[in-house]
Amino acid sequence: MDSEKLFNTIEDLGNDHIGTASDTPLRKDAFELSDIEKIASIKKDVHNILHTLGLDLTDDSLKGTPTRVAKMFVQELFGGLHPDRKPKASTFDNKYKYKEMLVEKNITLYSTCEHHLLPIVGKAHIAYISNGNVVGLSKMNRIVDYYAKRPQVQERLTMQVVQELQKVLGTEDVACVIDAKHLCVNSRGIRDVDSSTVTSEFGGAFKNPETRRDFLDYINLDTDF
Ligand SMILES: Nc1nc2c(ncn2[C@@H]2O[C@H](COP(=O)(O)OP(=O)(O)OP(=O)(O)O)[C@@H](O)[C@H]2O)c(=O)[nH]1
Ligand SMILES: [Zn+2]
Repeated sequence: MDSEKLFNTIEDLGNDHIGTASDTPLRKDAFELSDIEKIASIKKDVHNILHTLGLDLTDDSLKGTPTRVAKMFVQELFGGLHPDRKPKASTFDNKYKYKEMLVEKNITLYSTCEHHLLPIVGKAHIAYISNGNVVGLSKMNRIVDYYAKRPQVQERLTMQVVQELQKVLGTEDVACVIDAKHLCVNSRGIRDVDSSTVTSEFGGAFKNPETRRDFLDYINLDTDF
């Protein structure tokens, strides 16, 4: 790793927890190229990989692949590296005076393992207890999706989701559990098709065993994907 070139996330990209293990490691010049410039550059790289593997890039089926992959990386799979794509999670008053935990479960998750660039597929489950602010339900799904669209390790993704919601909601009382399959484990290497990885982050009130138990009971974790 070229450590001189690596810096922690700029503030707007991730959250306010600069310099913690939950930051996506980015170079300081990460945003100097436009998306169009990134696509043009990655297109050449993908072309080179396929060419090196011996493929004929003039073949009808392959000729569009470098552009297709480059666009997919910049705009889709790794779109969450760009702070402009961070969802606007506006809050509103908890006028219902609902005081119990709210659980958004079975949030579909597609991410990419940063060690092998292979898919991570799973479910995220989020809970929070309002201290006066409420966030629209779909914003939780969108926050998961935003951080998932980066090269990731599951531990970091779990922490980033919790930290972002803590910031948006103005409370520590947020928890997230992620249960996901890593294709780098399932389809290559050890090739264990059945295993999945569970990670959790319990903030504030969720450090209390009873509150945590309630959350886990609600989501009734059962890997069936
Ligand atoms: N902690 C953590 N590890 C991960 C995650 N995704 C993949 N890994 C692991 O990262 C490791 C990568 O390290 P290496 O041992 O260098 O990779 P490898 O030689 O391809 O290892 P094998 O997968 O065992 O063949 C592997 O063991 C992966 O299973 C993740 O989200 N979190
Ligand atoms: Zn991997």
